[in-house]
Amino acid sequence: MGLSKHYGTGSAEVVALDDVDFEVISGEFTAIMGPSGSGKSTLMHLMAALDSPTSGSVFIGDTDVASLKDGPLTELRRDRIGFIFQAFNLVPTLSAQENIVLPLAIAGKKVDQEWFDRIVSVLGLGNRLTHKPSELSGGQQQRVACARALMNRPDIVFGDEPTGNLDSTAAAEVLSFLRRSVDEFGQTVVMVTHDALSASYADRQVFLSDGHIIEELRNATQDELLQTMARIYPRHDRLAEAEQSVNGKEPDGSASFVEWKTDSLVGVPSSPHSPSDDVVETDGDGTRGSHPEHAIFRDGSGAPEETELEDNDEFEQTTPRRAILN
Ligand SMILES: Nc1ncnc2c1ncn2[C@@H]1O[C@H](COP(=O)(O)OP(=O)(O)OP(=O)(O)O)[C@@H](O)[C@H]1O
Repeated sequence: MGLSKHYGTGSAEVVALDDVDFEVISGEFTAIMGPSGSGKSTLMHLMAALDSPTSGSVFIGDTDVASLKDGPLTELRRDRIGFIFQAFNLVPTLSAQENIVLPLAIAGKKVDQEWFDRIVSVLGLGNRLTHKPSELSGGQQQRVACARALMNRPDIVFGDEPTGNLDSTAAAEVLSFLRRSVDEFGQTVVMVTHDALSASYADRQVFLSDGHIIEELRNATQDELLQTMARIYPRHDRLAEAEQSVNGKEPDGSASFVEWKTDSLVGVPSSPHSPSDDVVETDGDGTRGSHPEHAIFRDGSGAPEETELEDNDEFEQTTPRRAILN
């Protein structure tokens, strides 16, 4: 049974998603791509149990989201799903540390100090913990949001354009962390993005158009993604070229489609070392998938370029795995 979402009725009806079957594979980093209005946010909101479908089912693990009443649904969102938003969404009056442990505090759960220390260390936040969000850079704020999303060890982390408000260096740090959380902690990440470079960090890239999944790639480089986008979204590509021409800019290879709007979310598995089975299914048939093996360089390439974050002796910032081969 496919997943559909309609907004409005009659002549005002909009079909945001049309009979989509989509399965997130546990322990993978999935990027959802598509032009503005293609249904990315709708799909993510349905998968994250933030909205309900017009038809079809959403399963998180074995749980049919539609079967849950308000209380258990709130618990599911709190305990099994992590979010990273484009606008960080930190509580301004709380310190970085208080923001990171907030989901646990709300749930009345004890902080796993070892896990907290590990995440903080990996994210290079050790000497920023007492700072309020206003005293942090955008990149640092988003790293706090990443730590907050991971503290609960949720089944899945959804990222809604998590790098949309960041410069390229801070964006690379966040994307490298998401990559590492998948490779090292076995976590599951789903990220909405319009940006080919960001999507090249993912294992799998899924393309939406007019409420349908129209293409899917695995381990695509930035160039492969840009070529695919130009092929499957020719109208948007022409618009991008026209805008570059008006602005007098040459394509620099880092471009996404310039007219695309950026928005998004992110998620993580229940155990950092033993990801659960496929965490989200939208076809409602209860099918569960495989656990792919993860290595940082499955293509056998050499080590990535690395830089260290400030105050961080552990975090590795990697370039996209395949992009560096080009
Ligand atoms: N609450 C709503 N009411 C009516 N129509 C909506 C609503 N939310 C989304 N839509 C419509 O559904 C379609 C898909 O929207 P959606 O936000 O999922 O696209 P998107 O790919 O995430 O776009 P963007 O990149 O601009 O955020 C669009 O045509 C949009 O106008």
